Amino acid sequence: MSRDLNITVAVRCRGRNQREVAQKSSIVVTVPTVSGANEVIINTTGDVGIAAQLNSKRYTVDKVFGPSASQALLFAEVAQPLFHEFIQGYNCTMLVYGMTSTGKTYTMTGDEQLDGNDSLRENAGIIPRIMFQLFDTLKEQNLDHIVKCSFIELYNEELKDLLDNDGNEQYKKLRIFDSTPDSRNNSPKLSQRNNAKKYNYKLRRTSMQPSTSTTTGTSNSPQPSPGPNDNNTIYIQNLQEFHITSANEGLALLQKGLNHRQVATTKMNDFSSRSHTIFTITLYKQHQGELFRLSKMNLVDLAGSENISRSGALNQRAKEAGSINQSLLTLGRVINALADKSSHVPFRESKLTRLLQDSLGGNTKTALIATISPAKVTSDETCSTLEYASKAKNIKNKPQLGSFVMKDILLKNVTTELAKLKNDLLSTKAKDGIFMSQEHYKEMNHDMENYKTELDEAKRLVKSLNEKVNGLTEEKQRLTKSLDLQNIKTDSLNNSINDLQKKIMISSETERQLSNQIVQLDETTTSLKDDIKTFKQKELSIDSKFKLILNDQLKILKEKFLNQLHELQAYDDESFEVQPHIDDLQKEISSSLTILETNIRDSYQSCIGEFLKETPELFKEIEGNVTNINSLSIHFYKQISENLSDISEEYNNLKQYLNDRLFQNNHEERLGNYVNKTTELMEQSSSNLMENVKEMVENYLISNKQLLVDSMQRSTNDIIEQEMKLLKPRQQKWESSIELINKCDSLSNTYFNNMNNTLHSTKSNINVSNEKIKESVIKINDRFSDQERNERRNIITENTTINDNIKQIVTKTSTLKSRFDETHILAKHSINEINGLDKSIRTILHDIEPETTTRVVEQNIFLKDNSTKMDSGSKSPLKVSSNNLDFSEVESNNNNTKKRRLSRNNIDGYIKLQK
Ligand SMILES: Nc1ncnc2c1ncn2[C@@H]1O[C@H](COP(=O)(O)OP(=O)(O)OP(=O)(O)O)[C@@H](O)[C@H]1O
Repeated sequence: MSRDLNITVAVRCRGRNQREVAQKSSIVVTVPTVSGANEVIINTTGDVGIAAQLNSKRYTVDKVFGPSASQALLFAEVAQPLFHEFIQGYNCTMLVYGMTSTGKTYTMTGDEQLDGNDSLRENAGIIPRIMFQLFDTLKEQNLDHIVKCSFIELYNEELKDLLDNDGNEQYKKLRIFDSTPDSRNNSPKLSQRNNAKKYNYKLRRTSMQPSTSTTTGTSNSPQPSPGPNDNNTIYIQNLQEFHITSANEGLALLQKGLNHRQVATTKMNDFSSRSHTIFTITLYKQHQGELFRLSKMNLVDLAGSENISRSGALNQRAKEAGSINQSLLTLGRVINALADKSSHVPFRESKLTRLLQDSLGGNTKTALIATISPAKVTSDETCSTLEYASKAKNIKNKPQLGSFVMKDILLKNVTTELAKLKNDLLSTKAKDGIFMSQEHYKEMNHDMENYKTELDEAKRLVKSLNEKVNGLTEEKQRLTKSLDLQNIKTDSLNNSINDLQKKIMISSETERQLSNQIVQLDETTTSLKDDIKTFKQKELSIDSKFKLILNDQLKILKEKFLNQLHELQAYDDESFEVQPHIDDLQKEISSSLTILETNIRDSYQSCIGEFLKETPELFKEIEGNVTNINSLSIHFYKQISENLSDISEEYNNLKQYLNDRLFQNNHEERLGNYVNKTTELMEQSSSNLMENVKEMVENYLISNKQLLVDSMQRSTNDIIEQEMKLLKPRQQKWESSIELINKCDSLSNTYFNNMNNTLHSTKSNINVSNEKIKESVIKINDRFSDQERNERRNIITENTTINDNIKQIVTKTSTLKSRFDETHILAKHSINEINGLDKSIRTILHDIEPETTTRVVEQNIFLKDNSTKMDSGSKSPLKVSSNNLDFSEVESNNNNTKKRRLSRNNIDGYIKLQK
C-alpha cells in the first residue's frame, strides 16, 4: 500500500562569486551554519537590527546548506537517502532548480573527472557519486543486475539524445508519446506484458519509458506491464539506452553527453547551461530468483531561471531564455497546481512538465534542491526560487516500488535485439541499400501500422490543436491590439512621467533659487535694519536741526512780528501824540486869533466869529478819526495776537505730530517696499535662470506677483486709510488755522485800508482846513488895507509858532508816509523771512525724504502692475512733501501790500494725492 510522501526540498546557498564581490553586492541571505537547519532568511528591505528581523522574509524547507557545505555533505544528506530508495526498487527523481550561476550543474554534476587513482574528486557532484555508489552497492549485494543510462536534453522545446551519434551532427529527433493502453495493445511490447502476466507478476511501467531503438547497437528495454497510473505515462521514441557495467562507463557517458550540451557564456556565468538535462539510470536488479525489479533514477539539471536582462542574454540567448522561462513557468504552475491540489494540473503545456509528470505528484520519490546566491543583486530571483521551493514542499507523491521483469524476458529481449542486429548487419553486408530479415521486416511493418494509427491520432490532435491555435491566434490578436493600446498609454504615461520629472527638477531648482533668495532677503533685512538705524540717527539729527531752525527762525519771525506790531502800536501811540501838537497848534492858532481878535476884534468880528464857528467842528472830526484809528489798531493787535497764539499752538501740534508719527509709521511701508524690491530681484533672477521654462515660471510669478501686489495694495490701502483717519483732524485744524491766517490777512488789509482812508481823510481835512484858512486869510486880507495887510502879513509871517506847527504837520505827514513805506519794507522783509523759513523746511523735508533707492523700488513696484499704477508722488501716504505745504504769493489789492497765503488748494491737492 503506497502512502503519500512530500517532495523533499533542500536549499543550497553558495558563497558570493567574484562578480558579486566586484559589484560590492552585500549578503542578504542568512543560512544557519548548523546542520539540520531548515529556515532561510532573506532581508530584501535593507533594514538593520530588529527591523531587519521583523521585515525579513523567511522560508522553511527540509534542509538548508550554506556555502561551507561540501559536495560530499550534500550527497550524504539529500542524494543518499534517495539512492537507497532507488536501490530498493523505487523510481526516484532528483531536480536542481535555481537562478543561473547559483550552482545547479555544480551540484548535479560537479567535477566529473576522476583523479589519478580512478577515484572521485572532492568537487564531484551527485551523478558521479551515485554512479560510484551504485556499482559499489551492487557489488556488495552481489545480485544479478543490468544498468542502463540515457541522457536527454530539452533545448528550445526540442528534445535531443545527448548520447546519440558519436560526433555526428545528425541527431535523431526524439518524440514524447503518451502511453495509452490502446496504443500499447497493438504494440509489440504487449506480448512482453502478456508474458509478464503469464508469470503472474504485477508489472508496472514508469515514466520516461524509453522506446527500443531499432537502428543502433543499444540495448533494448523490456516493457513491463502498466501500473495504476499508466493512463498518463509517456515514453520517448528513439531514445537510446546504453548498457553500462561500471561507474567509469557511466561517467564516460555522462562526459560524452555533457560535451553535447548547450553551453554558452552569459554575463552571469561563463559556462551557463542553456538547457534542461535529464540523466537517467535504469536498474534491473535481481529481486528473487528469476525476477528482476526495475527502478529508475532521474537526475534533472534545469536551466537557470534567470532574468533575461540581467543575465545579458541577447538574440539566441534571449530566445533560449524565453523558452527556458516558458518551461519553468509551466513547471511553476504545475508545482502551484499540485501544491494547491487543483483539479487540473497543466503537465501537457510544456515538454519539461510532460517529462517530469510522474516525478511531480506521481509514483516516484522526488527531491528538489534549490540553489541560491546570497548576494543582494539577485535577491528578487532568490525570493522567487525560494517561493518555488517552499511551494514544492507541499507536493505529495505516492511512491511505488518499480515493476518486475522476468530474467528470461530480459534475456530474450537482449537476445532478440542481438539477433535483429546481426540479421541487419548480415543483410547490409550482403547488398547495398536497406535490407533486413523477414522477421525484422514484418516487425517493422507492424510498427509502421502502429505508427500510422498514432499518426492519425496525432493528426486529429493536430487538428484540434490547430483549432485551439486559431482561437488562441484570435485571442492573441485581440491581446496584441489591447497591448498596443496599453503601449500607447504606457508611452503617454512615460512622457507624462518624464514631463513630471522635468517639472520636479525645475521645481526643485526653483525651490533652490527661492531658498537662495530667502537668504538674500535675510541679508536685505539685515541691511534694512542697518538702514533703519541710520534713519533713526538721521531722524534725531534732523529733529534737532528742525527744532533749532524752527525755534530760532520762528522766534526771530515772531519777534519781528511783535516789533512790527509794537511799531504799529507805537505809530498809533504817536498818532495820539499828534493831539498835543494839534492842541498846541490850536492853542497857537487860538492865541494868534486872540491876538488878532484883540487887534481887529471890532473890524473882523464877523470873520473871526465865522472862523471860530467852523474850527471846532473840523478838529472834532479829526479827533473822531484818530479815535477810530486807535480802536481799529487795538482790535487788530488783539486779533493778530490771538491768531499768532493759534498759529503757535498749531505749530506745536504739528511738530509733535511730526515727531510722534512721521517716522514711526513709515517702517511697514518701507518693509513692504523691500519685499517688493525682493520680488523684483526674484523676477529678474528667475527670468535669467529659467529661460527654458519661461512660460511656467512666468505663470508662477504672475500668480505670485498678483498675490503680492494684491496684498501690498490691501496693506497700502489700509495704511492710507489709517493715516487719513489720523490726518483728518489735523487737516481740519490746518484748515481752521489757514482760515485764521487768511482772516488775519484780511483784517490786516482792512486795517491798512482803514488807516489809509483815515489818513487820506485826515490829510484831505487838513487840506480843506488849510484851504479854508487860506480863504479866510484871503478874505481878511481883502478886508484889510494894504497897511493893515502888511501889518497882518508881518504878524503871520513873523508868527514862527504857526510856521513851525505847519512845518511839523508837514514833517509828520512825511514821517507817516515814510513809516508806511518802512512798514511795507518790513512786511516785505517778513515775507522774505517766511520764504527763508519755508525753504529751510523744504530742505529739511527733502533731507528726510526716503532714499532714492526706496523711491525707485516704490516706482518699480507700482509700475509692475498696470492696475495699480499710481503717480510716484502718491506712493508714500505718510510722506509730507514740501510742495504740499507751499505758500503762494498772492498780490493784494493794495499795491503796497503783499501777503502770503497758505493755499487751501495746495492742501486739498495734497489730500487728494494721498487718497
Ligand atoms: N557551492 C559552491 N561551491 C563552490 N563553487 C560553486 C558552488 N556553486 C557554484 N559554484 C561555482 O559557480 C559557478 C557557476 O556554477 P554552475 O555553472 O553550476 O551554475 P548553474 O546554476 O548551473 O548556472 P547555469 O544555469 O547558467 O548553468 C561554477 O564555476 C561553480 O564551480
